[in-house]
Amino acid sequence: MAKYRVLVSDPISEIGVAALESHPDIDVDFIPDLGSKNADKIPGMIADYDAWIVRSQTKPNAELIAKGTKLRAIGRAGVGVDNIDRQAATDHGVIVMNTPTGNTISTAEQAFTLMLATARNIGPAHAEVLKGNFVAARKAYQGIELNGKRLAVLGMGRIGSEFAKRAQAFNMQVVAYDPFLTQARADQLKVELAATPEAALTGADVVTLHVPLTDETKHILDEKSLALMNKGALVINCARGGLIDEPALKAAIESGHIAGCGLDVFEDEPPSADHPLFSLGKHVTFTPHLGASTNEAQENVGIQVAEQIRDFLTTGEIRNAINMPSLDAAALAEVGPYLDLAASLGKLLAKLGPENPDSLRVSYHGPLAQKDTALVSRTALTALLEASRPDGQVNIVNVTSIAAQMGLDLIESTINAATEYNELVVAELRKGDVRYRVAGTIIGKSPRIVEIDRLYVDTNIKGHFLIVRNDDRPGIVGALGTLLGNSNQNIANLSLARNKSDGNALTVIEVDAPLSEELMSSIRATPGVLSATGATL
Ligand SMILES: NC(=O)C1=CN([C@@H]2O[C@H](COP(=O)(O)OP(=O)(O)OC[C@H]3O[C@@H](n4cnc5c(N)ncnc54)[C@H](O)[C@@H]3O)[C@@H](O)[C@H]2O)C=CC1
Ligand SMILES: O=C(O)CCC(=O)C(=O)O
Repeated sequence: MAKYRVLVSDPISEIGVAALESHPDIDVDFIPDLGSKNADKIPGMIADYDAWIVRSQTKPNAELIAKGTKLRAIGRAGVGVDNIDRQAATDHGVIVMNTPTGNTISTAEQAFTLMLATARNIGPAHAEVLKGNFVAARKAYQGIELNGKRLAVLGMGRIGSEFAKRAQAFNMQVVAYDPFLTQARADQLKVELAATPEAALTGADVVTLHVPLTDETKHILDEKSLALMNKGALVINCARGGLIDEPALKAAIESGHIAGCGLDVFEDEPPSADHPLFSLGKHVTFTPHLGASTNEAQENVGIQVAEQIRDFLTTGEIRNAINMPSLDAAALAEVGPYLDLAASLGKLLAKLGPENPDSLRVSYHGPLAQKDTALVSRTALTALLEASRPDGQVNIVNVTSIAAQMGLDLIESTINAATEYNELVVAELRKGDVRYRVAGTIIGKSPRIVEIDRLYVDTNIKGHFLIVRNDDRPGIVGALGTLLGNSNQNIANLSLARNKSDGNALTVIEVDAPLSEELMSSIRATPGVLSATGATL
């Protein structure tokens, strides 16, 4: 049996499915109509899968995600992830990935087609021709020219920018609103930058929507905003139905203020045949959420999502994650060796640092400071929290929200000051005025712990360790060796450090097996031993 099982519950490209199936560690169940026709079966199945691939028909909600006890990733073959309960996924430690670039052009072309078709009544006129009403339809369906008209683009991301380029070729005057659109980018795209959605809509002849559906963008087009547009304007929506207050749009069309609409998406999908907008006669074009439905887009997103899920399961590479930092192959190669080191530093702090800390600061020195270290810090935090939680409860996806619930801040800092090491990771736990720090580096290819509580040591990052604070005087290391020997504990490595200011020393002994509580008690009772901790890293 393969190591990983993947459920694909919506139709995706066969080439994508094949990319998953060809991996020897992956078994795929491809059930294209599960999400649309048999969603009631998903609760009974989802616990068997490590990853889940969907389009928009399947709705991975909080209940399904909670039932997916093995689930580590949900891949969306497409852009919009509003069908996935992202918070529930994050809380359960499930990565959500999308494929942001695969359907951009197809969707921009669909939206543009809707604008042209709506302006020229293509849909209604076509239906009349089929009914034999050629002559009557010729009189009825006078169109609207786009040349020189003012187009408002709400959402100037990938699709919005592609739409704008095409509109410029039609000599439309483009004004765009997007909170992330800078003046420099607007100049580059040769569009007018609007400071607010209202400013973009005021005096517009056409609006096209290309924003994600969020609490903020829901009903971005409502009675008030539609009223800002020019009389006879057109509304195009190839993003999400919930962006438009549909009854308000209907009223605006019926009043004649808005001439019509071209919609690929609806607030409730599939809409029923008696949807109020369907009874409007002219300048209306409706398509059944076809924005990404081209051979090219489906191949792109199907292959992308399959490869992302495959690589995540088999190599840990994270691409296009929307609920945690991504780490592609190049970045993984750069920081990968530091992940194990960070895990050991986190575990060590869990043993040696203060309980219920206020913050974990992870600092990066040297060239490492210039790299994408977000996942290294998360790994240290995960290892720290794992120590006090049962297996699997905390992972790199949910760790920051769990830490926030505990009132524990994760702070990352980069430090340019030179150290004796080329690169150094310092992890410091703080509670009030109490601080405890450990540090590590990579020497050659070997990760090493090089500092415990500001004393220099040199140990492996994995193994069983005895960490002792003792008086700095002869005989103590010998006594420890005798106690270990009497318990049949073989010493693999020994590292000593002394703190000249307080006359204490630190002794770190790596042994071959975990240290029993009985042995630890004897060690703590040894004269000259100030504290002793056993740690398995
Ligand atoms: N009909 C269909 O089949 C398809 C629909 N879509 C929809 O299109 C949307 C856009 O897709 P992309 O352009 O690829 O995404 P994108 O992420 O490249 O662009 C979205 C843009 O919206 C902007 N934005 C966010 N909040 C905003 C607000 N309140 N006002 C104005 N702009 C805001 C963002 O800054 C971003 O630049 C997706 O979220 C998805 O819902 C995408 C693909 C296919
Ligand atoms: O899967 C689909 O065809 C819908 C695409 C879509 O809406 C998206 O990518 O956001």
